[in-house]
Amino acid sequence: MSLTVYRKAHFNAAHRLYRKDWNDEKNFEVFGKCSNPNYHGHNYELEVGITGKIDPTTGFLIDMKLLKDIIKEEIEDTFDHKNLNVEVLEFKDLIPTMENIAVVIWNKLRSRIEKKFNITVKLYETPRNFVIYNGN
Ligand SMILES: Nc1nc2c(c(=O)[nH]1)N=C([C@H](O)[C@H](O)COP(=O)(O)OP(=O)(O)OP(=O)(O)O)CN2
Ligand SMILES: [Zn+2]
Repeated sequence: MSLTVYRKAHFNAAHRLYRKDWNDEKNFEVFGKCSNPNYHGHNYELEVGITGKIDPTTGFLIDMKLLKDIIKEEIEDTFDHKNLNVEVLEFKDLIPTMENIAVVIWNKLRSRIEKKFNITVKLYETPRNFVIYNGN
């Protein structure tokens, strides 16, 4: 019997969608207002799903306190109130779209969560724009 537990988190971050090898006009053409050279921010809402089996000894699939701590250490402490382009190493040469952010988040969580669990990352960049990534 397989189940999925979820933990919600959020972070505020600034970013700019642009390519360094394009000028401002070309970046505006492709990325629109999100290419603003002075950056802009979003209130990101994150949902992390962990899929696995219930441990009969504890009744836990995973200890939610452990999951909370991993999300705080790996995601919130790294992204919250940061400029993603400037302050987060992973986006030095990677455009911080919600798709790329979701993949970076998934990889960070994967490095901390036991391999017997599957991980799903659902990331809202705005109340109406979101992405789901499960490593496939
Ligand atoms: N495929 C992607 N497209 C876009 C991304 C992205 O990450 N992946 N990002 C952006 C912007 O950064 C932002 O998410 C969109 O901002 P905005 O247009 O303001 O979005 P809203 O949902 O608030 O727009 P409404 O007009 O209020 O619905 C753009 N594209
Ligand atoms: Zn944006």
